Amino acid sequence: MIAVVYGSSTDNTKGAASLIADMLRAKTTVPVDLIDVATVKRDLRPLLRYWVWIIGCPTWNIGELQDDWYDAFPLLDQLDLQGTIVALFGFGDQQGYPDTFQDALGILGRKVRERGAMIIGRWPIDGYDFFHSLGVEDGMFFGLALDYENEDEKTIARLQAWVDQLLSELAAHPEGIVRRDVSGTHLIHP
Ligand SMILES: Cc1cc2nc3c(=O)[nH]c(=O)nc-3n(C[C@H](O)[C@H](O)[C@H](O)COP(=O)(O)O)c2cc1C
Repeated sequence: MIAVVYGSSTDNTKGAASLIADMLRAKTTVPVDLIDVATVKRDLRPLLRYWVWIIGCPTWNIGELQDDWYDAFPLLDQLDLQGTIVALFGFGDQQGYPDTFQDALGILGRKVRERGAMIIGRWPIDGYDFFHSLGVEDGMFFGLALDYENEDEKTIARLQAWVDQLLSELAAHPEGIVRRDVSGTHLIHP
C-alpha cells in the first residue's frame, strides 16, 4: 500500500498530492491512500502499515517545514523506517526565497533516511534558478521540486514524469514489495 502524506497551508501541495494519487491509481493496482498529515501529526504510527510513503511538504517561513509537518517532525524519531521506501515532493518559490528554496525536501529527506528509509524519486536541479537549498544533495533535489509562484505551467508535466520515474524505481525494488505485501511482485504495473 502507498500513502501520499501531505501538509499544505494554501492548498498547492494538497492539489499536487491529489493528482499524484490519481496518477498512481491509474497506473498501478496498488491501493493508494491520500492522507493530510494534520490528521496523524500526533501519532505517526498508523503510517507504518504503508510500504511506500510519498511525502509532500512545501517550505514555509524561510527554510522551515509547513506547519503540520513541523508539528509531526519530532515524532519521526520514534519510528523505525527500515524497509520503508520514501519519495518526497515539495513546493517552493525560487525567486522569492532563493536562499532557502525547497529546504523542506532536505529536512525531511535527511530525517527519514536517518530513521532507515530508502529514498527514491530524486530530481535534477537543471532548469531551476536559486542560490542555496538544503533540499539538494550531490547535485540533485531529494525529491520533486515544484514552484507554483514562478513555474506553475510546468507542474503537471513534472508530476507526470516524476510518477513514471517512481513506478520504474519501485519496479526495480521487488524485494520491498514482496516483504511488505503478500500479493507479491505483480502489484506494480509501470
Ligand atoms: C511567508 C512565506 C514563507 C515562505 N518561505 C519559503 C522558503 O523559505 N522557501 C521556499 O522555497 N518557499 C517558501 N515559500 C513559498 C511556499 O513554499 C509556496 O507558496 C508554496 O506553494 C506553498 O505551498 P502550500 O500551498 O501547499 O502551503 C514561502 C511562502 C510564504 C508566504
